[in-house]
This record gives sequence, structure tokens and C-alpha cells, in this order.
Amino acid sequence: MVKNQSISLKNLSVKYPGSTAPQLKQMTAQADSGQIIGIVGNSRSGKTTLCQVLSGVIPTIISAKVSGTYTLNGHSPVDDWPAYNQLTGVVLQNPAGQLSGLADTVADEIAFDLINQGIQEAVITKRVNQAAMQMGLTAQLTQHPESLSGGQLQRLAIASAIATDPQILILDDPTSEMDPVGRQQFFNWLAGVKATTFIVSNEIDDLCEIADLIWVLQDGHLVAQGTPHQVFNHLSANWQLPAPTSFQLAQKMNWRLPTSDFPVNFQELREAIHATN
Ligand SMILES: Nc1ncnc2c1ncn2[C@@H]1O[C@H](COP(=O)(O)OP(=O)(O)OP(=O)(O)O)[C@@H](O)[C@H]1O
Repeated sequence: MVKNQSISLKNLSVKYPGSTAPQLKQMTAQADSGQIIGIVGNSRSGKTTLCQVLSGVIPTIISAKVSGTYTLNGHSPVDDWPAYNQLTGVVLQNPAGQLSGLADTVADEIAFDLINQGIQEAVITKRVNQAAMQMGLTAQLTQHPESLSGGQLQRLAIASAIATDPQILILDDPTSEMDPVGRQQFFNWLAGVKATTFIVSNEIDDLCEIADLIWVLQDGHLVAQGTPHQVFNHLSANWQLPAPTSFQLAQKMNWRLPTSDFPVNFQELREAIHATN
């Protein structure tokens, strides 16, 4: 077994009821604990389906036929849903749909899972304040959740997910409704997170700054996995993904790294300019 390899997907396939073909096809992948995995792919490639399987929403809440195996930190939702559920913090698309509907304030919403876990009140207050601060929601703590904007709702969903201090974060397009400053703050925060993180995003530049691994999905297949550098230096036109801005700029200017590859993020861009001049 590879050292510290705690995320393992083996021949994972998912087929929704009534579908003729699976939506995820024989996916095999690994990651280490604490890594950030950026999941990219064009529309309907299976990104949300993968998040739903990794979070246990499939098959626990949404029914689908799952074959193959997958474990996160040695746990599978199929074997032990309560233990698995405690490991993960999840933000799925449509954060409004994730609200408990039972909280009158943003603070109560963030506290919801903590209360259910029977955690002491003083600890809950501390965790709620900390999660709100990390997501820039301190000024909104006494507001009703339904009064928040789309971007604030996404930040509330993330704050609720991180308040329980999960080992694993699963984030499906968590910045789609955030403004550019909010998005930048979120990615800066994510870069320092210790949890193993799966994040679906179209923000290729941001992913290349922070991700350890990129998984590329196409028509339900995992067609590439590797570091951002590896994946975007072997970009296929079939994937219908843009190259990162650093890569495009360097290609136009012929700024290459000593390996002759092109840079995919700012740090590599600086190295490539330095190596060229
Ligand atoms: N509950 C469901 N029942 C049946 N088919 C579904 C269900 N959810 C998704 N699908 C189908 O699974 C395929 C993959 O969809 P999925 O939402 O996982 O892709 P995606 O890459 O997240 O797409 P997008 O970027 O457009 O959100 C699509 O063909 C979709 O129609």
C-alpha cells in the first residue's frame, strides 16, 4: 500500500435508475490525506455525480447503482454511514437547498450540526464564531439565512460544513455565485485548509494555484489525473477545458521552464520568465 494514501477509488461506476449507460465509468484514482483535489470537466461529465458519491448522498439519499469500491480515510458510506458522515463536510450545488429550514439566524444555521452532535454550548459558540469569521460572515450572524445573497449563502453553506471540523471537504462549485473578491478570499482560505478537499470548479487559474491534484472527467470517464502542471501540459482538445492564463501567456511569449514545459501558475510563471531571460 502506498504510504499515507487514504483516498481510494477502484473501478467506481454509478448508474442512475432508468439510464441506459452509467454516468461514472470505472473510475480508479488515489489521493493522500490532506491534499486538495480539483475536479474539472465540461458540462454533464459527471462532476456532481462524483461529489454525490464521495459525500455518500448517493446511494444514501439519491438512489443509483454503485459498483466498484471507494473509501475515504478507510471508511465507506455503504459500510458505515454514520461514521462516514461525521468525517465529511459537504457543500453541494444550490446552497439554499442545503439550509436546515429550522434556523432563524445565520449563527443557528452554522450551529445546527454541532447541536445535533451534542457538543458543549461554549465549544459551539467558539466554532460558530470561528467558521463565520473564516467565511466573512461575522456581521451577518444575527441575520435570517434567507436574507443572504447567493454568494453569502454559499459562504454560509461552507461555514456550516467546516464548523464540525471535518477531515474531508467535498465542495461542488462553491464559488459559482460569489463576487470576484469573495471568490479570491475563498481560494486564499482554502489554500491553508488542512482537510482533504475535493473541489469542483471552473476556476482553472485558482485551482492551479492551490490544488495538489487535478482530476479531469469527460463523459463519466476519469481521463487524466496528476498535478496541475502535469495535466495542463498534456491538455487534450477533447476535454474542452481552457489552459490556465499563466500557460497561455507563457506560450505566446515562449517563456518555458527549464524542462521546456509551460508554467501553470504564478510561481511557475516567475520561474519560466527567470529561466528565459
Ligand atoms: N438524479 C439523476 N438521475 C438521472 N440522471 C442524472 C441525475 N443526475 C445527473 N444525471 C445525469 O448524469 C450525467 C452527469 O451529470 P452531472 O450533473 O454529474 O455532471 P456535471 O459534470 O456535474 O455537469 P454540470 O457541469 O452541467 O453540472 C448527466 O447526463 C445528467 O443528466
